[in-house]
Amino acid sequence: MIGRLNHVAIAVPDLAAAAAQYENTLGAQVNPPQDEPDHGVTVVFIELPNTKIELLYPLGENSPIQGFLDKNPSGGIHHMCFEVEDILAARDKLKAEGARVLGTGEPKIGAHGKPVLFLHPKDFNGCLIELEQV
Ligand SMILES: CC[C@H](C(=O)O)C(=O)SCCNC(=O)CCNC(=O)[C@H](O)C(C)(C)COP(=O)(O)OP(=O)(O)OC[C@H]1O[C@@H](n2cnc3c(N)ncnc32)[C@H](O)[C@@H]1OP(=O)(O)O
Ligand SMILES: [Co+2]
Repeated sequence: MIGRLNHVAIAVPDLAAAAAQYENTLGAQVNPPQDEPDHGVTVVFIELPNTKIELLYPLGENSPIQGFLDKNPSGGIHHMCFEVEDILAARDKLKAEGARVLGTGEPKIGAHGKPVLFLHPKDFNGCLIELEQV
């Protein structure tokens, strides 16, 4: 069911500093920040040859990553995103097997303009998983 690793997301306390570090210190191709108000984050995507890094910074009062940053003030790996061909079929299979799908259970449009869903970290060995339909 899950396919390619689309991105690994890192929540950061300083988005500009983290982006500059990937661009200047690590020599990566860094895209400009994009606000995602529907998700409560500002993101910066870093293109790698085999996947992407998604830098995350809270946007607005109710960001879902604020709690994570409060607990991890230096930042940390926040989630992994896997690609799926049919996000509704994936969701229904996962729910049937007892996994918790976060939010309303209906996909939202993510940063790449594709439907995304999130699975509770406690059901996947402490790893927050995002699914993106490609
Ligand atoms: C523009 C979209 C973009 C894209 O790629 O397209 C994105 O990726 S948007 C990314 C931001 N959106 C989300 O993360 C949505 C899904 N996340 C959530 O709903 C919450 O973050 C949630 C429910 C995972 C955690 O919320 P919160 O931290 O407020 O709840 P708790 O403090 O009760 O945490 C419960 C429990 O889980 C542990 N936790 C929290 N976040 C993570 C994490 N990222 N990875 C692993 N574990 C996590 C937290 O420590 C608590 O554990 P406990 O042992 O009970 O302390
Ligand atoms: Co993501």
